[in-house]
Amino acid sequence: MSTKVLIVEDEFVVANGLRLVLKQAGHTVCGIATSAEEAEYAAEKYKPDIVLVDIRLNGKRSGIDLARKLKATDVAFVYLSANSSQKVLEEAKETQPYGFLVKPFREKDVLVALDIALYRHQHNIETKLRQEQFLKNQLADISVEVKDAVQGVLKLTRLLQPHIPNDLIVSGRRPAPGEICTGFGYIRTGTDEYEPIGNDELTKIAGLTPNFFFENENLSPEGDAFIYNSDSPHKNKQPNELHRRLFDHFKIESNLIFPVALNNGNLVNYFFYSRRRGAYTIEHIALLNRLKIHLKEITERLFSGRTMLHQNDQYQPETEPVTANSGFENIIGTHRLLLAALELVRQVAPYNTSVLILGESGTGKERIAESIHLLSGRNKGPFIKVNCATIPLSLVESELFGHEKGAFTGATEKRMGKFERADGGTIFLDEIGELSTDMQVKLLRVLQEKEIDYVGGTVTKKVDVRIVAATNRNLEKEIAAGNFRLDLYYRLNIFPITLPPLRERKSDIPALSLYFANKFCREFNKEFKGIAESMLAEMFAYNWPGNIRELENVLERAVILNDGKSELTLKQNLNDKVIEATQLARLTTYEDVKFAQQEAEREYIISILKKSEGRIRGTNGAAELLDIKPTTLESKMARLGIKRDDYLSQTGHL
Ligand SMILES: Nc1ncnc2c1ncn2[C@@H]1O[C@H](COP(=O)(O)OP(=O)(O)OP(=O)(O)O)[C@@H](O)[C@H]1O
Repeated sequence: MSTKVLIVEDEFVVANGLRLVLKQAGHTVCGIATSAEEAEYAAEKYKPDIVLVDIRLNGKRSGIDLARKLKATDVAFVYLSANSSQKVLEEAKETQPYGFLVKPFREKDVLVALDIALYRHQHNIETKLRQEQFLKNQLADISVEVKDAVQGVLKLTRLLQPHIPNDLIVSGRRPAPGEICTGFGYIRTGTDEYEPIGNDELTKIAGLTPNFFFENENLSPEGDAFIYNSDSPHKNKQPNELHRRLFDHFKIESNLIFPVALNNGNLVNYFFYSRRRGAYTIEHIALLNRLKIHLKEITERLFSGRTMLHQNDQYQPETEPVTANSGFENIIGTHRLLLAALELVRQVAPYNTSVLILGESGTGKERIAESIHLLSGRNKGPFIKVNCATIPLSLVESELFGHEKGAFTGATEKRMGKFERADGGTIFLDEIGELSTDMQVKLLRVLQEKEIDYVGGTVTKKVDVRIVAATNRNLEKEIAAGNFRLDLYYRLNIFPITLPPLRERKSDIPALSLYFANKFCREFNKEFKGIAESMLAEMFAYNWPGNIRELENVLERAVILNDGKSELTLKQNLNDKVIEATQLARLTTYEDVKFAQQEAEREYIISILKKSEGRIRGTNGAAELLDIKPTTLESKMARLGIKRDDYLSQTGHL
């Protein structure tokens, strides 16, 4: 399909090179702009399908400024960059581009990036439409079922959170002259946890006198929706006194105000506050405008007539706890990058859409996959995990799809594959980047046809399985290198969720450390006396290449080597984690021995896997040699972090 491309690049040679590559591939270059201003004009005039934007541009405005504009009008863009600094790249990433092309470009990379960007953009639009419809249906449900404003605003808050992220939401009816202003809302205290905050608390927090609301009629602005960002103060509209104080108290950086006019002439304002700079954009206002009919219906019910909140209304705890069963119970952390990923999980979970979880090793991809399953309508069905890196290549097909008796040597009986086991539930394909290209073709067929073929069989079986895949590889690079199929990538990458590495969410280190410390103290039956400041400080300074799994291991060691009478301290140098022989010699308690055993067990299993040439199942497979069930061996391997690479390099021919 020919695509209309706008190139925004001030170096003529680069721009012309791109133009030739694109033309040869059958695309139409609708213009070459050399500044942000020219690009805006050309985008408006030619309506390109995609814009290739150089990050550094001639003129006052950079490519990133232009990208923000393109994003607000839903135009797909890919960055072109040379040697940009980390800071610039971080800033560029915030605009959520559909791709990055680093100069000098290879022709193949340009075309693959373009293809992927267009596909993602199209899917984004479809997903957004579906989500919006879903949201409208849920809002309609609230307006029918909700009985009082306190409960109603909580439901509304939860529903809107994925779409208009906020740390504090306040709703308030604009008072008539001389009337009191009633405001109340919810402050977010966890992933899906909120605490109510009423008029009294709001005044107390803001350090205001109770009469403040009487004396200041103009607390709730009248008129249009309005965005305030701390880094781009609006010249005409400054936040009023109450807002300024709330900003200070809650460390708020952005605020969005959305008014809803009621039939009786009253005006109710919804105030969204975020601790993130520039959290709100005109896209949020556009969404609220599209939802306005539904919001008005709910607001009519909540803020007029009998359900209206009065000055003396007290917050009555809900009969259902405020912390709902969120599906994220075992996910620790409140960093905004993690919360953003969890919001995506919540959005996609109800659909059958395939999800691709991206992130470095140990960032929690498996946990996220479990949450998707738990939050979906399939949660009564099975959740089957497959680690594509630990299954010997020769057995991948039968592991996934099953085999008939006698299909190959060692197939002594018919065996069901993981896909069939996952029927009615979810299959989690971890390390999908490790699948051979042959297997990728077979997986594609399951995705497209929803049916499987047993190895050695003739009958095709229908399966109803949702696929969640994960990888720590850069699949786009793998595609360009010919290792991963573009069509499979398209199918899997319908809804990508990227998990941040621990070094980018260090504020979660204390909470995670406490969680693991408590867990291991319980497990080893030791008393928990806290974590030493020095240990926390070192953990903050460290880069965490192994992410949360590595943090978990560090805490396990600290607990094992702790006497149960003092604070946990680091028992290793984080930059050199190999335990010295002298340290091992000091392991004298039962737990110390257990720890040493674990290390030994890992080594032993790896040696057996080498002996079985990587085979887990069947005659002379590692499970048989160890005299344990293959599934037990697989879970041991996962627990001990044994990957195919650990025994592959030695056996050579696997
Ligand atoms: N947010 C979290 N809160 C608590 N524990 C977590 C969190 N994220 C991950 N963990 C724990 O960290 C360890 C690693 O997580 P997980 O196995 O899900 O990572 P992964 O990204 O799938 O790793 P790999 O790429 O190596 O398969 C697990 O023990 C998991 O329970």
